[in-house]
Formats: sequence, structure tokens, C-alpha cells
Amino acid sequence: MKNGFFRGHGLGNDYLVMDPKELTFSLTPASIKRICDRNWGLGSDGILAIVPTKRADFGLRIFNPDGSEAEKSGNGLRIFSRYLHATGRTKKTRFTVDTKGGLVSIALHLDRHGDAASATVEMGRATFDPAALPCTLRVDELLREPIDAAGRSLRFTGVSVGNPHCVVLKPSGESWSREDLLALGPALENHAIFPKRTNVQLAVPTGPAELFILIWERGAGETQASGSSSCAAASAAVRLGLVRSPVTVKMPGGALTIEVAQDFSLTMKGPVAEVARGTLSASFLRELRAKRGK
Ligand SMILES: N[C@@H](CCC[C@H](N)C(=O)O)C(=O)O
Repeated sequence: MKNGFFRGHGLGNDYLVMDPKELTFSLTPASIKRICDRNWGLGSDGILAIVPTKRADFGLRIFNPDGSEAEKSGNGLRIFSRYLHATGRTKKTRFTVDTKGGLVSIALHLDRHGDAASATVEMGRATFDPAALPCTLRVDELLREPIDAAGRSLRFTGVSVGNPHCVVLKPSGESWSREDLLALGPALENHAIFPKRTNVQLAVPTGPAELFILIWERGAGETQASGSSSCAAASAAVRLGLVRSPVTVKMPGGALTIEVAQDFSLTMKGPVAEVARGTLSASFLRELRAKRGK
């Protein structure tokens, strides 16, 4: 469908899926920002674009609402999978997707209506290597490193799961507030030691195999849930001996189950929902074209 979109969410982390071949405009930083704007556009935590690939069944590019590109998105992958199945691009329930953050394998779980209600995604391997995020600190692994942000002295664990994450863990029994997130999120996202910025998780263990996290996403800000953030926080907490796998990661939008293998290979399981399908209006398209390049 010309200029069509598919809208879905994973635990309240919402994405629009589009096929650039069907668009009469380009997905530029300016058009992405406008479409994702919650007042002036459709509103979204990002755009998922289906692209050609030779390495997997499907190719995916992931855009943040500020127009930047992300390497990986856990919720985005579940939403993309639902889109592929719901729009008849595949009848298979197992397939591979090529992202800038590596190849992933997906298994869809259908409900009694035949809809993909949840998905299990092999998210790749977590690493704490500073070069992978990147992070400028000269250490072998980014484990409980000191950092100053928003006037506070903290310790963070840096994790790449294809995209970069800065996990700040409090001891079990303590808690993080939304005020903490709104102050620390942007300060850590844009901290000088992360040249490509970073996603941020304020985390606390809430059981032997359970974490609660608040999320500040690179290029998106506060979100209700994040799949790659859940993978990063679970990896950090397992690596530091604070929880055991499989880890239930609770977020404001709901919970995901993350399996962390011995070699830090990650499996994420969680729900996905379709919200709407539609087309951009002719007048909105004229506005996008008029703003081209801005
Ligand atoms: N919501 C996502 C993460 C999206 C990408 C992120 N903002 C980045 O820039 O890396 C998820 O569910 O993983």
C-alpha cells in the first residue's frame, strides 16, 4: 500500500513499520522526526524499515524518533516479526532478520486467532568490552565503573547487545524514582565517555531471578519498556552475580523473560501487539516533502 504504515507495540514501546519501497518520500532524519512526533505526526518510539538483505530472510533498519539509527531493538524485532506475519510477507513462524547489530533468529507464537501474540528472539551475545559500545574508558570490561552525571557519583556496567547500554544498579531493597531517570537519563546518554551516546537503565534486583528497570533510550528518551535494555540489564546483573538466569525483567510497561547463557548469548521472550494499519494523508506527505532536508 502506497505510504502505508503498520503500528504495533511491545509492552507500550511503540513502533511504526514502513516499507521504503512503498513510500513516495525518503526516510530522512527530518521526515522521521516529524512522523514520530506525538503532536505533529503519528507519534512513535521509532520507525522500523524493511530493507533487502542477502544475509537473512529479512533486513531491518531501526530509526529512533530523533532521526538517528539504532543497531538493534528487542521490542522492535518482535513488532517487525508480527508485521511480517500479519501482512503475509511470510507464512513461516521461524525466520532470521539482519540488523546493523547482527543477525537474529525469531520464533513466533500464534494465538487462537492465528496472530503472533508473542515471540522468542535470539538476541546475540552481550559483551562488556568498551570498544563494542563504544566507551572511551581503558579497561578490559566495563564492570561497575565510576562515573559522574547530573551532580551524582555513580557506578555503571557497560553492555553492548549490538546497541550500547549503561546499566546503573542499586542494591536490592533500594529503589529508583522517575525524577532520577529524568535527571540521569539524558546526562548519561550524552556523557563524553560514550561517543555514540548510549541507552540507560536504572536497575534494581527485586528477587533472585528478577530485576526492575527504568529506561532512558538513546534518541527516544523515557520509554515504557525496551527489549535490548532488558537484555543488557539482565546480562549486567548476571555478570555481577546479583541474579540468576532466566531473569524476569520488570518495567513500567510489563515484563520480559531474558535467558542469559554461560557465554552471554541472550534469548528474549515477550508479547507483541498490533494496533493499527493506515496511510499517511496527502497533505501530511506535502508537508514532509516541503521540509525535505531540514
Ligand atoms: N526500544 C528498543 C531499543 C531501540 C534502540 C535504542 N533507542 C538505541 O538507540 O539503541 C528495544 O526494545 O530494544
